[in-house]
Amino acid sequence: QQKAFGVDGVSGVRYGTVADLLSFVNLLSNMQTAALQDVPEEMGVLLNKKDMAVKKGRYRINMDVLLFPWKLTYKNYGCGLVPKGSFGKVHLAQDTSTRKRMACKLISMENFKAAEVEFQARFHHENIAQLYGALFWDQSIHLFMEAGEGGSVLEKLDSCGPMREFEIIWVAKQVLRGLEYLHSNKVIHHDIKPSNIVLMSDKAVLVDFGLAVQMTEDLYIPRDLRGTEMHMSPELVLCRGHNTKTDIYSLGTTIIHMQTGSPPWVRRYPRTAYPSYLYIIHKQAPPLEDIPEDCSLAIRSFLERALERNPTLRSSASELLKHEAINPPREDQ
Ligand SMILES: Nc1nnc(-c2c[nH]c3ncc(-c4c[nH]c5ccccc45)cc23)o1
Repeated sequence: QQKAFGVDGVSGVRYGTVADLLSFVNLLSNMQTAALQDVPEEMGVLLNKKDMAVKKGRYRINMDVLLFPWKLTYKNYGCGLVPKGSFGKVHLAQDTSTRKRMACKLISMENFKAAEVEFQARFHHENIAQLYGALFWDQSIHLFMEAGEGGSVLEKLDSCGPMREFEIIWVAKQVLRGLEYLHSNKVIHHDIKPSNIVLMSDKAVLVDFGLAVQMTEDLYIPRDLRGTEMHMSPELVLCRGHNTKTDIYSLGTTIIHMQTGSPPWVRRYPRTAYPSYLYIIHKQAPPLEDIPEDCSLAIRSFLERALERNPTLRSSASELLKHEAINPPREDQ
């Protein structure tokens, strides 16, 4: 194997460009599992020279970089938390030379899709978790990324309950900026929800591009149902083709989740009685009834625009960034 990898110039870990990283992950995803058995040492391409110290072509897991469960300040998980993404566990990682703290997502080869890396490698925005590098070791892909050490919005909701309106506005604004950027590149994230929004001291970023697609036409005809049921739009559930507006609907349901601590529908249709919500989402009007009474008129109007049933009439990320709810007049003005 070593020779085979050496022939393809993939042996060891090296710094490279986005193009090098993409060819590495494509080579990897095309390799037979057999060829990836007892690989003698880590292989990979790192983009982040500044924070990741490769030594003599090595970047050894638990030597040059340590992996830990996350320790959250506001929640004592006891042995630490290892949250699950759509296709992998996410650890805190720390480079032993530079001390840089990162997120490291471990994805098994059968769950690995080169497309997930492609989106995070090719698209750069402050509200999208930056990809620092990809490495193959011990039968898993290790994706090193920008770390949201404040945890995800879901952990915050589970620990601290419903969020206050100014916090919700702050998160919604960051998510809208990330979506405006993705949608301007015709990329649909497909899984906007509280667990895929992670918090840092000064911003919130979108994570988990495992379900993302880039549209080649104005309509994306799905082969499968992508996303998380509670946050799916009616047009996505119908499976007759959808576009980037589906992410806007999911932001709407995510805001209801942040306001109440629960996703829409579940309080009126308990999970015990409803194994699936697809029919409800298809048949019922958008879940405006799940908006709490004490919701401000501005946020309510924002949600009516984001949850509009007809995707053509539904507001875009750019339009919602101009909405008064996201730009509240400062009290002292
Ligand atoms: N599915 C997925 N794909 N990429 C990521 C990801 C990139 N950077 C990150 N930073 C933090 C967290 C995170 C999630 N829950 C947490 C709870 C406590 C602490 C941190 C977290 C996740 C990520 O997640």
